[in-house]
Amino acid sequence: MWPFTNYPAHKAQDIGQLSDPIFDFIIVGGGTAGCCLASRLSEDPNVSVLLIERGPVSNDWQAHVPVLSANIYRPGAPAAIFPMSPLTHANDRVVQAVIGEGLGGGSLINGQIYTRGIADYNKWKDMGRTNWGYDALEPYFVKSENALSQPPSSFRGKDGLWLNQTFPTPFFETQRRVAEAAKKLGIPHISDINSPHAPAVCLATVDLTITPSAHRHSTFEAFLPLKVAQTRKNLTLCTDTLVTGLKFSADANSGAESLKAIGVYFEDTHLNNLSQRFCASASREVILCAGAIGTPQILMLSGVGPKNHLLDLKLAVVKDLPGVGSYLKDHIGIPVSYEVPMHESVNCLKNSIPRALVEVAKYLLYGGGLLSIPVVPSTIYLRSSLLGESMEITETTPRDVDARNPDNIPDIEVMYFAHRANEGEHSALDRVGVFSLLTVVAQPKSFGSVRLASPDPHARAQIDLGYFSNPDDWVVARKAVRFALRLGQEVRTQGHPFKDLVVPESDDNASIDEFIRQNLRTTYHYTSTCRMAPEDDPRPGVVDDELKVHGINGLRVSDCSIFPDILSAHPMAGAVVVAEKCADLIKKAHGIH
Ligand SMILES: Cc1cc2nc3c(=O)[nH]c(=O)nc-3n(C[C@H](O)[C@H](O)[C@H](O)COP(=O)(O)OP(=O)(O)OC[C@H]3O[C@@H](n4cnc5c(N)ncnc54)[C@H](O)[C@@H]3O)c2cc1C
Repeated sequence: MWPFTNYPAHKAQDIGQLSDPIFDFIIVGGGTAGCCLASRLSEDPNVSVLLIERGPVSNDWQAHVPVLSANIYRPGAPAAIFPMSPLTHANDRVVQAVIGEGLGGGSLINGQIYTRGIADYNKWKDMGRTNWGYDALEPYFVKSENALSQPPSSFRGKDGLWLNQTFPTPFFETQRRVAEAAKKLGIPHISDINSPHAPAVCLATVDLTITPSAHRHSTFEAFLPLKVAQTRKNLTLCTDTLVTGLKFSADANSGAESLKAIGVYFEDTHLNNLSQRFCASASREVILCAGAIGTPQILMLSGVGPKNHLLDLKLAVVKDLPGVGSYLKDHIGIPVSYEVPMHESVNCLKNSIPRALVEVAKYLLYGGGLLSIPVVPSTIYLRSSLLGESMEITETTPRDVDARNPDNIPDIEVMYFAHRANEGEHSALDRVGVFSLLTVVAQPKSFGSVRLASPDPHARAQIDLGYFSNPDDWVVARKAVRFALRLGQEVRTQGHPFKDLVVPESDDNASIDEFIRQNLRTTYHYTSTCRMAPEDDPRPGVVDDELKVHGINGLRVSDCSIFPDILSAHPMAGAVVVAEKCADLIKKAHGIH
């Protein structure tokens, strides 16, 4: 499909001006999960599917080059970047939300890390979510992927549409040194981080959604390639189109029993003109795949959400669902950075024109070199309770590291990569060689919320990440930072140049806490804002175990918002598995093949 092809996507007016725009299914949000779901539902030519996406078809040459497409600040990047609420437990700092907007959603701009999480789903099962344990989901992981680097096995797919591969040979000597240091601290190296048989504490070069020719493989390219878009007459794709609300068959006074979603209202994303607001009908179901920020926003705009919040905004309450937008989770990221020689850092691309030209040539000639490298090639997972005083892993038994056991879910991740890891478009750190260890609180107890800033559907939602609203997270965060510092110390002990750049002033708790407050950042892993849980759960749920919205017929949610709790893993693979499973649930319910 690349480059310069005419991808057949319609605009809002094309659909809105049809005499009777009616489809069997309407999918709202063509992101990571939405592209997969649209592809699966439209496999049956007798089923008509409309997919509406707020962003564009983003298909320029940079969108395909791993290191460039992950630059969310490049001109034309399909990304929305906007400020979130001040973090009350972190000096009222304002950090920016980043969301992928375009066909492919987050998978267009993300770090391409494909991690499943194993015990996380067993935790969901223990929470009472029937058929959502790892064993029930494994077939969907296998179905969706083609794991190019992994040997054939019952748990890795070889025939799926979505490609991933791993890059086991380090691009930089520093990577190799950090891996050595981790081994010294008791972290075993493994070859497949997505194996259910791998230990829960480990270091691995991660699988990345990259093709053999070193192109990003977003879910847009995997599930809705040009051929599918051109040949499936039953699939209508509509981009640059904002869904502004849901249409129900009964109004707020008709009683919840008869409430059914029967369509969506939409308009051109770039207009805000009521006379250009259209409606399309769904004869079977509407499925929300607008992500952990977009999905609760659409529900609340439609009168489905916490009653008092809706009334404050003078919105008619269609269904009081207090869980909508209420339990936002995100991994808390805390970067630690070191100065390394320039040639050991991706920053050499920005600081040396000859080197940049050489790397462009390598990429064009054989798909290699720095442009082909993943943002994060390797990662470490561990559990804070296994760290001793000296920040080394204490002796473990096989039971302690059984990856299937929910008691063993890692609560710390340390990603390492050859550039800075703190936020922002420009930084003095870009002018020197930088290597970073991005420490992550992988099982935060803190949660925040997504609320409407205004009843205007074009306005960005108000996002409160709620970091450290649960003080237990400080204990894990401190250990994560101390572990990273110990790694750094170990690398220096090996005689490798590794100069402190972004590190705490000293090792006491007060210094580390202040360092965390000043440097913490989002990892963009927003989940759990429309949790799959009963309506009367202590943390009230929004959808049932078949992803149907409580109390509303004909409406499901299928994206990261339904996660009952955040995974310790990166969420993109989980989003696709939710979509794969949702497609099966829908096909079964409607007798579709
Ligand atoms: C910079 C960045 C790096 C990341 N790195 C990784 C990584 O390496 N590995 C990983 O696993 N995860 C990563 N993530 C997270 C991951 O990409 C997301 O968790 C995942 O893509 C979310 O999938 P989703 O389907 O739930 O939502 P999305 O992919 O966000 O899709 C939602 C879609 O809905 C559309 N939408 C929203 N509102 C509306 C509306 N009103 N009308 C119409 N359309 C609408 C949006 O435009 C979007 O395309 C990263 C995210 C970012 C932003």
